[in-house]
Amino acid sequence: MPDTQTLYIDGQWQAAADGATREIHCPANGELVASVSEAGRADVDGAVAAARRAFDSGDWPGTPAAERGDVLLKVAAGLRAAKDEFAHAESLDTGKRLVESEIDMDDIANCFDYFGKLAGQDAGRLVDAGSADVVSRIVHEPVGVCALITPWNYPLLQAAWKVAPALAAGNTFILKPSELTPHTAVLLMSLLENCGVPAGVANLVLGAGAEAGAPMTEHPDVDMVSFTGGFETGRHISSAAALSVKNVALELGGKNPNVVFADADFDAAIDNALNAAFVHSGQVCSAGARLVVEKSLHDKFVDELVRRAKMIRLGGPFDPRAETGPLISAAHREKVSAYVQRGIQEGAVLRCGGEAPSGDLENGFYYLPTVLDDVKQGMSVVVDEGFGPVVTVETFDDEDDAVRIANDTKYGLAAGVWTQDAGKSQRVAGRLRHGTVWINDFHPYLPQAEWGGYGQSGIGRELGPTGLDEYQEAKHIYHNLRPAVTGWFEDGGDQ
Ligand SMILES: NC(=O)c1ccc[n+]([C@@H]2O[C@H](COP(=O)([O-])OP(=O)(O)OC[C@H]3O[C@@H](n4cnc5c(N)ncnc54)[C@H](O)[C@@H]3O)[C@@H](O)[C@H]2O)c1
Ligand SMILES: C[N+](C)(C)CC=O
Repeated sequence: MPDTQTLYIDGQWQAAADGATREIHCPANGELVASVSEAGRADVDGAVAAARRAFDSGDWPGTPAAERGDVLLKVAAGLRAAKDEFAHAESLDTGKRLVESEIDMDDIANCFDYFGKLAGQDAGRLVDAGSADVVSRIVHEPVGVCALITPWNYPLLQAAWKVAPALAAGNTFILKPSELTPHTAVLLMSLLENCGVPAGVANLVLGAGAEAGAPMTEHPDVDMVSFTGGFETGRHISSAAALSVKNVALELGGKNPNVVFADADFDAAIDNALNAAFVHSGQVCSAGARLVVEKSLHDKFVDELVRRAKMIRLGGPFDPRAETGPLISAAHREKVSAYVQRGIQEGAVLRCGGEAPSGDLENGFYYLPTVLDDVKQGMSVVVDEGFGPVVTVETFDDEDDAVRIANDTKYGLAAGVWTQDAGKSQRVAGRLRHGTVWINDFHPYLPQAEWGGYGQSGIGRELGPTGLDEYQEAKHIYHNLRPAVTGWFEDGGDQ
């Protein structure tokens, strides 16, 4: 496949209608990775038309669900077989350490397996209509043409969480990955084609949000938009999709509290607080970017956190000594830097980091792991998502105080609770207004467990049975076995 024929529309690899391309550079060193096609409205129109035709023909939606599931199982096997190629491509685009991309590929294959097995298990539901003369049942049907729009931080994983259930449920789709990280989406389309997904069912457009994303969200022939990305973009997409009353699923940002009680296992809590905040340089929606620590433990815990944060080795995706990598772009590093500076101006105490590293990493977009201590609720670094290697530190007095602080956010994506008191951990978990709560852990997610946010972290859930429901309509079929005259209206004969 030539580099620039990277749009996949109606089963054909093609260049953008106007010939536009974009260069992809590795964030770790700025080197050119490749040049790919950059779609515009005409390409989106073509992709939506193909997806519409494929859906309306009824072939894919009418394929027995278990057969669609078998295709997904083949995709999972194909991903495992080509794991090295996929992981390498993901690391070049994102700058993420190879080992992290490899873990992502395992998670992605597991996601296809999960939805492959779930497809075909649903026989609908019989409803008791209260009469022996009526058969009343609920059947689930695909929503139709889905626009799937995804971010750059976990490019293929976030796409898989949409593509796998959309296909399992019998939809057709147009995927638009982030313009910064297109490669694994191209590889996935090729794999879908090889695994027997028919032409027009899976379509790929690459390109920027305004030029390639927005036309999808406004298009009258799109039935559903599933979006993962930032809050502001989500709000914009939600209003655009509302004009034609599309189904909308939103997976947005987070500002996630990691609550550490004084009776926590100290070593495990420290290690996981580092992991929560600094893995993938904090470019994780569920990053534990708000450390909320019991007052009596603060000094010991934060001193150790800072000592360990200073030791984190930064490096490129293929540097075996690197423990975390660069930020996605120069522009994003500028944003993170301004965020930290604003926090300091508002009174946060900089304990470490707060700048780019000097020396041999200067061609990449690195930023040092940063700890901002003594922050207060209401400061911008506590309220807003930073999406960089930055953790803020707040303290609490008791259980009620911990819950109050942890819930004091417009978001509600994820939270961690560290304590050796099982009762306390369950009480606190029950009171936290967040879509995922980890007790004595941070970050794991499972394909069989729902993922999503409370509050402004989004609408709907991915993964788990609800992750399939998002891509289905529920239809009620009511069958009267003994048709009869109702008598509501008089039969006036010839009058
Ligand atoms: N909740 C989750 O599960 C989850 C997972 C990963 C990332 N995120 C969030 O994603 C954000 C980071 O990703 P990002 O910077 O790529 O987000 P972003 O909102 O800038 O972009 C996401 C996608 O939307 C597209 N887009 C931009 N403007 C658009 C428009 N007007 N219409 C249609 N599409 C448009 C982009 O091209 C990209 O494909 C963070 O806020 C992070 O928390 C959330
Ligand atoms: C959903 N997750 C944790 C895989 C990626 C968030 O950015």
